Amino acid sequence: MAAQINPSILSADFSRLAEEARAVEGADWLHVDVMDNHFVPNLTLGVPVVEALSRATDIPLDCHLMIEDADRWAPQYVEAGAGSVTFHAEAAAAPVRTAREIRAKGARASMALKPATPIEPYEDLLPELDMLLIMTVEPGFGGQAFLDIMLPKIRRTRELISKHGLEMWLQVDGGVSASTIERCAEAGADVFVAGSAVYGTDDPAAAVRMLRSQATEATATAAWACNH
Ligand SMILES: O=C(CO)[C@H](O)[C@H](O)COP(=O)(O)O
Repeated sequence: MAAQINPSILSADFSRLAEEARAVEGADWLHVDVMDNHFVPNLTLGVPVVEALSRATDIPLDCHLMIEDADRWAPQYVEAGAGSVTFHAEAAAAPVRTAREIRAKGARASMALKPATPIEPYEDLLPELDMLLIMTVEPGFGGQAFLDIMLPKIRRTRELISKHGLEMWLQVDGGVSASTIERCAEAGADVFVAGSAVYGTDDPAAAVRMLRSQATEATATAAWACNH
């Protein structure tokens, strides 16, 4: 499968969100950063904006909830039109129940880990998930530098996915650009969130195509993909 590129609207012009969604035609998913100013020190958007975005674009919505009380809110984002809902392990009291509710409502269930949260305690939960998101910056803001100290965690997570024979996706988010995407792909990521590397360019759709081709090429020679 070709690498998937999910532009993050955190780096888009919020006064023209519908147009900005259309500007990345060809993207696999539109990554929607929901922040509540409690789980992270930033405030973005909520359910009504996700409902409006789902009417404005045919690109499926990949909602990343950087909010407290994720168990309560996650199902509401499926109802709002998200095709994939990611909650944070650090914000979910009942991650298995929440993942099952997301799936039961018809969306892909995903869980995110902040940089200091290890994957190992969550190994037994992986079959409950369609995607695992490894944050490669501290969540809260776009435009931060990629944390390459996360590469070993990406590798270990890919090994766990292979060990359990799972088809789940492995997403990375934060500082993903032309100069970091290949390292992420080689380590085992197959879904890439990119904010400034897409919306910070004159041609966001071309940036998506370029990043996808770089990541797909790096994956083709990666040991994890060759042994798959
Ligand atoms: O979740 C996020 C921040 O918490 C954003 O999706 C992420 O930072 C994207 O921006 P960039 O690609 O510019 O780093």
